[in-house]
Amino acid sequence: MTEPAAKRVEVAVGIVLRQHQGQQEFLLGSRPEGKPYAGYWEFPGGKIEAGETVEQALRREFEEELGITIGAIEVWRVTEHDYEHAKVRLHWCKVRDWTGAFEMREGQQVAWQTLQTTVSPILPGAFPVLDALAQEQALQA
Ligand SMILES: Nc1nc2c([nH]c(=O)n2[C@H]2C[C@H](O)[C@@H](COP(=O)(O)OP(=O)(O)OP(=O)(O)O)O2)c(=O)[nH]1
Repeated sequence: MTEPAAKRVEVAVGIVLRQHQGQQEFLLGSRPEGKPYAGYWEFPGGKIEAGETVEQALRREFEEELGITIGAIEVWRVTEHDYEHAKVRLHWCKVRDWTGAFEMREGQQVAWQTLQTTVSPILPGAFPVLDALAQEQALQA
C-alpha cells in the first residue's frame, strides 16, 4: 500500500536586503544545532503556524531569531523543495525595513552576502531564489 503524500510544510522566509558599498546585500544565517541540516546557511525564517499569515509568521520568526521588528514586506516568490525530513513550500518575502539591532538569539551566525556568496553549504531549498535574485540583478544592470 502506498503512504499518503506528506503534507507540505509552509515556511515564511525573509530576504533581508541592504545597499552596502554600492552593492545589494542580503542576510544569511547558519542553522542552529539540533535542527535538520544544522550548520547549513539559510535565509532567516521558519514554519508558519496554524492561523498565521506569511507576514505574521515572518514577523514572529524575526523577533524570535534575530530580535528585530520588520516593517512592510513584499511577498515575492513561492517555491517548493522536497527533503528527506519534509516537503516544504517556501514563501519568499523581501524585507527592506526593520527596526532594532540584530541579536543572534539562537546562537546562529549571520553574514551579509552578495550573489557571490562566501558562506557554505547553503540549504538546497534556497538555490532557486538565489538564481531568481541573480536574474533580477542581471535585468537591472
Ligand atoms: N528559514 C529557511 N528555511 C528554509 C530555507 N530553505 C529551505 O529549504 N528551508 C526549509 C528548511 C526547513 O525544512 C524549513 C524551515 O523550517 P525550520 O525547521 O527551520 O523552521 P522553524 O524555525 O520554525 O523550526 P522549529 O520551530 O520547528 O524548530 O524550510 C531557507 O532559506 N530559510
